[in-house]
Amino acid sequence: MSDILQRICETKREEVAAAKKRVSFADIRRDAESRVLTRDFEGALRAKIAAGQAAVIAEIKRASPSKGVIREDFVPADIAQSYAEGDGRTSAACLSVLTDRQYFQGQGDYLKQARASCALPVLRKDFMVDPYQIYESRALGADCILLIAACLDDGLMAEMEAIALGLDMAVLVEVHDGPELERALRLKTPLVGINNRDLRSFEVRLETTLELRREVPADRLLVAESGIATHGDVQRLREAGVHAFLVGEAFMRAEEPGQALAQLFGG
Ligand SMILES: O=P(O)(O)OC[C@@H](O)[C@@H](O)c1c[nH]c2ccccc12
Repeated sequence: MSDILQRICETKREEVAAAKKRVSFADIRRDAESRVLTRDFEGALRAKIAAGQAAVIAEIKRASPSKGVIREDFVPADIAQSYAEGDGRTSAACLSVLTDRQYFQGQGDYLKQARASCALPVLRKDFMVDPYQIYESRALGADCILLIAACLDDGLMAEMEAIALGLDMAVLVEVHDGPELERALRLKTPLVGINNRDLRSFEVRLETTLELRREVPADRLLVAESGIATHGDVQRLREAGVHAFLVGEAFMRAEEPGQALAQLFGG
């Protein structure tokens, strides 16, 4: 595991230990299990693809460890609405909301605010290291969770997936290389994200997706993640048969994030 990822996961384990003292495991589980319907995350992606459009998971993030603050004017509800509307023709399929405080200046409330202001399914973007967080995600209203293969061993990854699926949430499993992909393909979830960003160097290479995609079976839904910013990037990926994208920074730097989405993926 890379140094930064190791540091993030250690911080996360401390945070979870503290959270468990505020709200017990039994209580968070009861809260999660009392929630009503989730929104269909996978279905929203597939519907866009079936219509011949790009399936865009549009991210809401204020800051990142490599870039610092990305967006000053940060109102999650407004950004969510902007993504949901696009330019009227081209809009997001789903949202991704950063909830990590320490490294991304996120919080759980941002997810609640974003989800309440539109009808899109929402991914909770955070570092999952403990089953407690899966229940917590459902209690926050998440429709999908992220499992980063590099943070988890096989046993814990499968256990957390089972809890998420049991709570009617979708699971996006994230990989960055061949061995991680092989492990991810042993899970049940069809949603496989390939992160173009190397968490050791923060270097972004679209080739990561272009190379690894050949090893993703046709029954999985591949999501290209990170560093997608230009028409050329989108074109290269679409020509290679990639139809789902997770984009953050390129939209966060635009005054109107939804317009930036429509410009990057529309037409
Ligand atoms: O802002 P970008 O380069 O468009 O990337 C978005 C998303 O892929 C990135 O935020 C991300 C991918 N995997 C993560 C895991 C944790 C936190 C953040 C991420």
